[in-house]
Amino acid sequence: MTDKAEGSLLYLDDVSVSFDGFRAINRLSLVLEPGEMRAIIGPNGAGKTTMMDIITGKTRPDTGDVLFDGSVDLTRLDEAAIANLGIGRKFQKPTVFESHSVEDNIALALKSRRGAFAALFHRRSAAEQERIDGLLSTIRLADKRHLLAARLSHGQKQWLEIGMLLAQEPRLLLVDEPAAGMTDAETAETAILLKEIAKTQSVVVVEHDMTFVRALGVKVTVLHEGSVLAEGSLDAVSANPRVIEVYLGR
Ligand SMILES: Nc1ncnc2c1ncn2[C@@H]1O[C@H](COP(=O)(O)OP(=O)(O)OP(=O)(O)O)[C@@H](O)[C@H]1O
Repeated sequence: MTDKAEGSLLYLDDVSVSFDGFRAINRLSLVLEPGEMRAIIGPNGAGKTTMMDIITGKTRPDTGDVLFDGSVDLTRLDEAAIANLGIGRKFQKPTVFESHSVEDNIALALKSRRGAFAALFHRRSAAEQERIDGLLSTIRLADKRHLLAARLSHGQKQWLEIGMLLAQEPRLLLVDEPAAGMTDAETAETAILLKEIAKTQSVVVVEHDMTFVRALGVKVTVLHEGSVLAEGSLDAVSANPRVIEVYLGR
């Protein structure tokens, strides 16, 4: 372990993982500061998903350090323990409870020891209702609260799932291609939404949509063949000849 991780929220150093002899992640190092939002871009097969799998404990690295909060060794924890630490992950495909209302989806996701039945049928305290209302307004679905989740557009389902993750009060949110399949208007709104969220939570967003990444206006990490190819503002990495060659110029 290393002092360099001190003060960071997420610290990956010299991380490698191979599948059947193929190095999907190759000596990857990446540091996320508390309160930071970072965009991860890179060609297909660059290792973006595998990196998220390593952070969330789905995949164990062969070598390297993966530390949360400067000192918690994520390579020793299972997926449930990592989720409990406050690392939430949103996969590309929305997974909401389609046959429940928008509001009940949020209620189900709220931290509660009562279980699903109670979450839906017990009398909500004023504090719980206030929290639900706040989350619905954050995800732009306050006026859709009584609609069945099945009736939402694809983009709205993505927002609902983001709201369900926020209900669990994560410290770090990992978001995989949120803009995929969204309309232009939804994409623009999602960038604003994530920027709002990033005021209170750290966020890592994997995305291919450069208009969306530009709208986020955050530091960008370009992955290629399992390593960091470039890091900096979108303008800086876009002007990098290697990035143009392997990714943006194609
Ligand atoms: N469980 C696995 N077994 C074997 N190979 C794997 C496994 N997971 C990932 N890979 C390989 O590792 C490489 C990196 O894949 P990964 O899905 O992380 O890339 P990515 O950057 O997320 O790509 P995309 O943009 O297409 O989602 C790919 O060549 C992939 O085929």
